[in-house]
Amino acid sequence: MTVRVGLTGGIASGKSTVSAILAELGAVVIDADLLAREVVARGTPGLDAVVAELGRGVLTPEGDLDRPAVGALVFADASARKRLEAIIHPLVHRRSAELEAAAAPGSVVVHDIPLLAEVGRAGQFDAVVVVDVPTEVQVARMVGDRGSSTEEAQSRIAAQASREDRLAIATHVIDNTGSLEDLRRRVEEVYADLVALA
Ligand SMILES: CC(C)(COP(=O)(O)OP(=O)(O)OC[C@H]1O[C@@H](n2cnc3c(N)ncnc32)[C@H](O)[C@@H]1O)[C@@H](O)C(=O)NCCC(=O)NCCS
Ligand SMILES: Nc1ncnc2c1ncn2[C@@H]1O[C@H](COP(=O)(O)OP(=O)(O)OP(=O)(O)O)[C@@H](O)[C@H]1O
Repeated sequence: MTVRVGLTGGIASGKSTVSAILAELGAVVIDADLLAREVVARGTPGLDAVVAELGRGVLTPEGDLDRPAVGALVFADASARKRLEAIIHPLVHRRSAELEAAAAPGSVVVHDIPLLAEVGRAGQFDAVVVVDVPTEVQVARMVGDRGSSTEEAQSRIAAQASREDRLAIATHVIDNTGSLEDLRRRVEEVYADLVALA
């Protein structure tokens, strides 16, 4: 049986780092952020729909989605964010279902979904893994590792579910306040549990 796992966590909590370790251990990882880029790549119907909704101002001169400009717009305006999500989320959902259907039987399929708590889909998974850090650590990693401003970091965090809301859907919690070595050890433990669900 395929084991279906939802993986979530706040921005810069360490989801991609956890996904990379899980992939090394043998999981099939489906990354919603990556799919959310693919479905609005240049020339796609998804990008046409975003332009129809938010205007041509969301395009770079080359015709790509201007991600920094759209980020500045939607993390300051919840209604624009909902309209963007209403276009992108169904396209991501469809594509992730196709990728899951292509996974070998018996695989541990991990869906890395930043907004899993927000969209209320936790019940569809056999296990939900939440990568957990306090807000101060999220801000420090966004500012220190990615060059975001504190304001940008806080506006994205404010657009997401609370730490408590995410912990409420978890079957497995990965505390990522320690070192990368600590993280790897904990991910190995969790992966052993997930494999045992097969
Ligand atoms: C606004 C956009 C263009 C900004 O692009 P940018 O390259 O700066 O960020 P990226 O896509 O790499 O996302 C980084 C992180 O931002 C956070 N984030 C992204 N979208 C959202 C959202 N709608 N609400 C809350 N947080 C979000 C997530 O933690 C995500 O991991 C982009 O995030 C987007 O298209 N968002 C809407 C689609 C969406 O909801 N994606 C989330 C997963 S499906
Ligand atoms: N235990 C750790 N110690 C120090 N730095 C870490 C640790 N875990 C992750 N990081 C760093 O924190 C940053 C955020 O991690 P990562 O990209 O995995 O988070 P994410 O949850 O996938 O982010 P996003 O929500 O933007 O997709 C990265 O620069 C990563 O290298």
